[in-house]
Amino acid sequence: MARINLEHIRHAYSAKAKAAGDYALKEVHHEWDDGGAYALLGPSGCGKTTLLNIISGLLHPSDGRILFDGLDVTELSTQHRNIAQVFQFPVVYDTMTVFDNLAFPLRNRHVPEAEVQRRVTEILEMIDLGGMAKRRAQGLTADQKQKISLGRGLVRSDVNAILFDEPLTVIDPHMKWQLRSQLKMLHRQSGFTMVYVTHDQTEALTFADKVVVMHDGEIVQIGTPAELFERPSHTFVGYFIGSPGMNLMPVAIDGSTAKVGDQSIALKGAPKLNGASKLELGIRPEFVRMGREGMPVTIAKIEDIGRQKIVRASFCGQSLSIVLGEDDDIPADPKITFEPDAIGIFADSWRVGQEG
Ligand SMILES: Nc1ncnc2c1ncn2[C@@H]1O[C@H](COP(=O)(O)OP(=O)(O)OP(=O)(O)O)[C@@H](O)[C@H]1O
Repeated sequence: MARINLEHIRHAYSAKAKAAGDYALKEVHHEWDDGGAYALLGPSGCGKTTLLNIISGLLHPSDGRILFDGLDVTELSTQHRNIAQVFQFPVVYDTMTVFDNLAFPLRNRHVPEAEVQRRVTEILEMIDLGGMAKRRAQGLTADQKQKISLGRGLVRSDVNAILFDEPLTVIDPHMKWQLRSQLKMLHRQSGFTMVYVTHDQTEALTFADKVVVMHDGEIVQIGTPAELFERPSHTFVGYFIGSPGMNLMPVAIDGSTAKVGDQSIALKGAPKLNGASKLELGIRPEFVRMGREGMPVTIAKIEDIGRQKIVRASFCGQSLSIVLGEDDDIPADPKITFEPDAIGIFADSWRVGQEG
């Protein structure tokens, strides 16, 4: 297991890159804890695989260094970085038994056979394939084969990190939740440093202690699921995390008052705007209160999603989503207020502080 330091890493696929926009990965400078479970989350093309490949050594960054436990591994090949990788599609030796598939990386490293038996048996139990140890991998379902790949990733006890690249893509939807929680448990039991790439927020939020949200080649926030929900640092995090995402609306700021259309909303303090050209107010649908007092809204649609209702409304000409409990009352002349602590002000897409 290792602590991972990404020191001023940047990557461009073209040697001629100059401007920030030429870089598939803009500057990344972070320390990831030994034993942490990190998810790289973001939409297609945001740079997740580029960053993962730099960590694994499949890609040499255009700039910067990568350190495992303080040791510079930038010039080392994947093999010499001592990491395990699980890819999107299962990599399984069909002619070998399930047991031998898992034993392969250990035997390859001349681990004593007694230790191989102990370790493989333990992992097979963890991934629920104990009963299939002697079966040949050929003919197994895609789910079972991917479990073998996961098991092979987890079987070595000496790896610096385990890297997962969208490992649940081929897994049947009903099995996904089961494997997701199993992986989380495996992380707790093993204490490995794990980096998990996904574009699925449920996968990221279930698996990770820390979610690394990427947008347009940049890490926009690293935080716990609660931090991303409660205090998104960037409008992209507000919009991407949560369902529905954060409401964002153009705002004018006058001291510690926010003005949306003809409505004035008191803030906790005066935001520091730093000469930004674009100002937005963000409020999550869960923190919009509805009642008979407050600012007027026009309701367009009410969606019943079981224990909650999503109200789609119009507020000062902006569309606004509101999440209510299934039994919450919707008055004939509905008014709204925003939970003061949950209001975020974003200047050129980044959250700014509100001085109290
Ligand atoms: N080998 C390559 N040559 C040139 N450009 C590339 C190459 N690989 C990726 N890119 C570009 O770099 C950017 C980041 O791609 P990357 O694959 O890292 O994103 P991603 O978030 O992993 O997306 P996905 O989920 O689709 O894999 C994209 O604009 C992509 O087109």
